[in-house]
Amino acid sequence: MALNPVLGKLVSKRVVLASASPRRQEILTNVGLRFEVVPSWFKETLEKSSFAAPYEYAVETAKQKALEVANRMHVKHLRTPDIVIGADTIVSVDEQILEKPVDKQDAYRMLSRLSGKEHSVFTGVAIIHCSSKGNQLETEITDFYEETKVKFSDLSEELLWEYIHSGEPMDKAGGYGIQALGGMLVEYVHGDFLNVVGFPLNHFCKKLAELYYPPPKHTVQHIKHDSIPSVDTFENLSDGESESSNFTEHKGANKLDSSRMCPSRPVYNCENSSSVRTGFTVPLENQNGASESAAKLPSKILDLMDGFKASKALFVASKLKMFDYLKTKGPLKAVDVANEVGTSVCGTERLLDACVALGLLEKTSQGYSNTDSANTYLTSDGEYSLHGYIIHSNDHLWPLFTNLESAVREGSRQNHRAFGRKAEDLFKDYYHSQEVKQRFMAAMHSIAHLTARDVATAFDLSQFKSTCDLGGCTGALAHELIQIYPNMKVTVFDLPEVIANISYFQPSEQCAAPVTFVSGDFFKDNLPEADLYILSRVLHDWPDEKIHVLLSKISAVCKPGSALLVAEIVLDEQKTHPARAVLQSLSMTEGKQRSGSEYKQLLEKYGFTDVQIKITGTLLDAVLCFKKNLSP
Ligand SMILES: Cc1cn([C@@H]2O[C@H](COP(=O)(O)OP(=O)(O)OP(=O)(O)O)[C@@H](O)[C@H]2O)c(=O)[nH]c1=O
Repeated sequence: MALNPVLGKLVSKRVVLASASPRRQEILTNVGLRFEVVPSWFKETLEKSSFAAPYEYAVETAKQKALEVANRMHVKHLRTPDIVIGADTIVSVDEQILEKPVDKQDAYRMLSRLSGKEHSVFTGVAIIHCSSKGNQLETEITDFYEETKVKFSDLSEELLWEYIHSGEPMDKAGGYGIQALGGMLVEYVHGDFLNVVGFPLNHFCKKLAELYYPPPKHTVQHIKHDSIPSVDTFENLSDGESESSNFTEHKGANKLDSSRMCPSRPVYNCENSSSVRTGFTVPLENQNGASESAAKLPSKILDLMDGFKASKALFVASKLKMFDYLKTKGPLKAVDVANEVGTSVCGTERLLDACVALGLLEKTSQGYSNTDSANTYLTSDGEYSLHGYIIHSNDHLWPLFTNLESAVREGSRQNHRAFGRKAEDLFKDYYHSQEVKQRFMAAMHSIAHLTARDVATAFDLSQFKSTCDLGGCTGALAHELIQIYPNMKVTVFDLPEVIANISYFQPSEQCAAPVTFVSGDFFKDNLPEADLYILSRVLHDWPDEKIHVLLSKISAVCKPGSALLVAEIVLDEQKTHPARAVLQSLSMTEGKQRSGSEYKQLLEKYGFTDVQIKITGTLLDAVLCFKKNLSP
């Protein structure tokens, strides 16, 4: 992809988006950026009158949001991110700053102000590079803002109230969402549309380009328009960690962006990159030798056609523990890997090359070695090892999905075809076979460990003194909760067969307080007492009758004011996104994935109120709700 060399600079870095805005998460996810979401707890209460211009307020708020997260992660989570991104969007009209409306009347006040007029939308962005020196957090801050002008039509009272009652205005600056119903109110937009939606992607990419590829003097050209370097420019940028591309060498950080005052600022461009493409070009060879026939190939479809080959290559390399060997002994030649693993040399070489093509391995004259991601995620002892889940995908999900056609025709699970046994009997295997049990637990542990931080920080849970993670398996989430909330008492409640096998998965380093493991069946047995119950990746697996039993029990044991945290992938209201949830449904378990409003409805049915939903933008979203106070 054209922008890869810029965003690619962030691939090996721990990037954190300090924002709860689902729009920001979507904009950045859509361009392939991998990041964690840690919403900021900074209260947007800076004194507006102390800023000379509205954009200064947005920039400062963005900076404070990002700094709060950087500090919290450094101190509380003992984990310093490499980069934290914060943003703040405001609407400015008649010298006034409008943020998110506090209620419908406030939304009415805002929207009637905007009616028939032009206003400005400013998004301030802060990019904070963090490092840890001794125990101190060091930061380098780059900030900028983008302005877009938007004009509204005259809005009738009726239209205004209809729009307000849709609920859309409430979590949006100025009380409207240009990307949805609010788009109907807009006569024109001058500037970056995504800036209005919440994140000025174009300016962000330019900033990254400036930070990571500062212009070598001899290639600086003055060009008329302030633009992102063309596709070819990016392709030609060296991706090596040259001195000049090292962020800390760049001295432009920490100042308000002066380029805002200078629309024709110099943009560096490589001399050979000014080719203009027309619609019907002969395929061009890019630097990697890949054929680029200018958007004419249905690349998404071609990728999907090949997707199964890529998955299987990853599964087999994982199953053969190639990433483990390469971590301890790499770089290795194909013949050495084949000897270690006991496979054919020609087959091994092809598989290793495929892994290089997929970006999982690197190949040099010394042989093959792991990428940083492979070390972290693919080795069986990696910090966030997904090895267990990959093996589960290969051994369990793959055979089920090869029978997808029958599943769709018959509308049922395909365990009998895939494994020659019915689902219920397979569940018995789970009880009897130590190997199957360990494999399943390793798979659950992989995902729970990887998602634990997102689930634990989706909401501020510091008010809860005791928490019970129902079906918490190996305690991955429980340990994370204790790291983040050291005063919390955390219990994991799971089946006796599970609890009997947890020792292998316990962290080696000592936690602030130990996790308590309690055996039991959450459908039948009494639940431990707690202020907060957690159901992480549980509800989507069970049919309605079972969910009824479980939620009734939790509701009965919850005291007023206690809470329930559900961690699941929350579908959009059309129930077609995110794709990974919709694809997971194809395995035809008796459970189902739900949208935000479905979770709200379900939880309210069992006496929970104040249902809050956090779309984290990562693997799991979170829903927090409280047991109703008894009426006086
Ligand atoms: C004008 C406009 C705004 N927004 C949203 O308004 C929120 C602004 O609030 P914020 O304080 O900048 O962000 P937040 O949502 O509170 O998240 P956080 O970064 O955690 O403070 C962001 O969501 C934006 O997308 C839209 O979705 N569409 C629009 O047309």
